[in-house]
Amino acid sequence: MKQKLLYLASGSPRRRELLTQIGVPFSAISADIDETPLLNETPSAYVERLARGKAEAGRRTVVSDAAFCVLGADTAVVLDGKILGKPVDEADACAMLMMLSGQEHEVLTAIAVLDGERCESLVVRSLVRFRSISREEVAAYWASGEPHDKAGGYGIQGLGAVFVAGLDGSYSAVVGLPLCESAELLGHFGIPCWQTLNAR
Ligand SMILES: Cc1cn([C@H]2C[C@H](O)[C@@H](COP(=O)(O)OP(=O)(O)OP(=O)(O)O)O2)c(=O)[nH]c1=O
Repeated sequence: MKQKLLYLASGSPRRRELLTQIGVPFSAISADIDETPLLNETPSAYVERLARGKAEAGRRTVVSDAAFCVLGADTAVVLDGKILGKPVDEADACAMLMMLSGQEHEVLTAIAVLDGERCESLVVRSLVRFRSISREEVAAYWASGEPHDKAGGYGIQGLGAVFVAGLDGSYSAVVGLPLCESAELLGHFGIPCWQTLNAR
């Protein structure tokens, strides 16, 4: 049987790398949506709505006669129930990182997979503990360019790792795509990662 095509609705280079890591063939498509939280929306409902919205936005751009699925994802850093998005400027990044300093925060990553008939989604919650960070370190970190496009203003997969004293949860989810859960959800849609591994 011919395998369904998979589209990753994401502009994130991290998500592309992570999906490549588990050997699933896919094409990346854009998924630009409005990321403004709704009034009284919980962080978990927010990331799940965005992941589904990205998958749906992606699907609208696909022109194909073959069967296909679309995968969308969204990651938010949450401290004391407050969503920290991507920093808009240096002051914003510094404020976020100083808030995270010496604290434990949540990283919520939602994934959504849809085909022509249904959409399935889930949220993965991880806890990340930061050591205390000085203002000088935050300034130097901003100057590295790494915080700019990342939720919470840091990347655990990059220089930001030096702030991470502990992680309880899914490393790949913090980077942007929970691989264990993504493989499972894709399997529900007839896209088995194991088949690719067996063929190696
Ligand atoms: C916390 C954390 C986030 N991030 C990144 C993952 C996401 O790319 C980004 C969160 O923003 P998102 O809005 O989830 O994703 P995005 O805008 O980068 O990509 P797209 O919507 O097109 O899929 O932060 C890291 O790379 N490392 C980390 O440690």
